[in-house]
Amino acid sequence: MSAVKNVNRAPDLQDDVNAPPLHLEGGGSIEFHNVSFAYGDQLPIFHNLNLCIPAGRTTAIVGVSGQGKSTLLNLIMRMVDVTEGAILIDGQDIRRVAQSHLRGQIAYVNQTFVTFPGSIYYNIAYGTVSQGKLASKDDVIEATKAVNLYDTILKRKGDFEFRLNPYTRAMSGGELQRLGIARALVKKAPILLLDEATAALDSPTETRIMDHLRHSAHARTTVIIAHRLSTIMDADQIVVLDHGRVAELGTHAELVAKGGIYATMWTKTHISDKPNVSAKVDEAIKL
Ligand SMILES: Nc1ncnc2c1ncn2[C@@H]1O[C@H](COP(=O)(O)OP(=O)(O)OP(=O)(O)O)[C@@H](O)[C@H]1O
Repeated sequence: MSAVKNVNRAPDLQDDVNAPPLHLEGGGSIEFHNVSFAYGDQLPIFHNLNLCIPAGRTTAIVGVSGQGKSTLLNLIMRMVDVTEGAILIDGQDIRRVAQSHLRGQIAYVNQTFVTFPGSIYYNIAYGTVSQGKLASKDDVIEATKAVNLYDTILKRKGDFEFRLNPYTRAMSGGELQRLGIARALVKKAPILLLDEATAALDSPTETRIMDHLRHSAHARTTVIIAHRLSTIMDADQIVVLDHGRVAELGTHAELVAKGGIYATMWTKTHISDKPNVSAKVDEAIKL
C-alpha cells in the first residue's frame, strides 16, 4: 500500500508544462556550472561548484564524511534542485526536462536494496519499470552473471523463481547488494550512479564487478562514491570534495603525486591493510 501511495504522490519538484525528454546525443556528459546548494535553511554544502563529468567515463567522488558526495548524486537525479547555478546533461539544464525521462536515463545504486515480495527474477527485472517494462529473463541472467550471483541463485530452490520477502532475511547483505547492482544493470541506462554500492562485498567480488563495469560493451557515464579507495583507483578521474568545492581532480597517480588530501587518504588506506588497525583508520578517514 505504501508503494502505491508513493507512486501516486505528486512529485516535490514540478516539471515545466510540456517539458521535453532528455536527449543524450553526447553520451551523457554531466556539467556542474557554478552550483550552490543548501538543504532548506541549512548552511550551504556547495558554493559555486564547477565540475565536468565526461561522457562514457568513470568519475569517482571522494572526500571525508559529510562533504556532500551523496548530495552530488541527488542533484544529478534532481531529487533536490540547485539553489544557484545549473546542472547540464549533454548541454540541457536538467530542470527543463521531464523528471521521469531524466530518471529513466539514470541507474542508481546505494547500499540499501529494497526487496519486494516476489521472485528473484521480479526483484531484478523491476529495474526497468521506469522504462515501462520488466527486463527480460535473458537480461536478468546476464546481469546476475556480471555481479557473480548467477551460481548462487541456481542453488536456490526454484532458482530465479525463489521468492524474496522484505520481512525475512533470505539472502546475505552482500548478495542483496549484488542484486541491487544487477537491478541497475538491467536498466542499461546511459548514466550509472553508485553510492557505496559495493561496500558490503569482499574485495575479489568487488574487483570482479568493477572490472565488468569498466569493460562491458555498453558504454555509460559512471559516477562512483566509494569509501574504499582501492575500488576507485582505476577511475578515469577522481574528484576530491572539500568544504563545498572541488579541492583536487586527477587520476589516482596524479593525486598521489600531488601529496594533498587524496594522498593522505591513500596513505591511511595502506595502513588499514593491516587488520589490527583497520577500524581505527576507518574512523580517521571518516573524521
Ligand atoms: N535531506 C537532508 N536534509 C538536511 N541535511 C542533509 C540532508 N541530507 C544530507 N544532509 C547533510 O548534508 C551534508 C552532506 O551530506 P552527504 O550525505 O551528501 O555527505 P557525504 O559526503 O555523502 O557523507 P558520507 O561520506 O558520510 O556518506 C551533511 O552535513 C548531511 O548531514
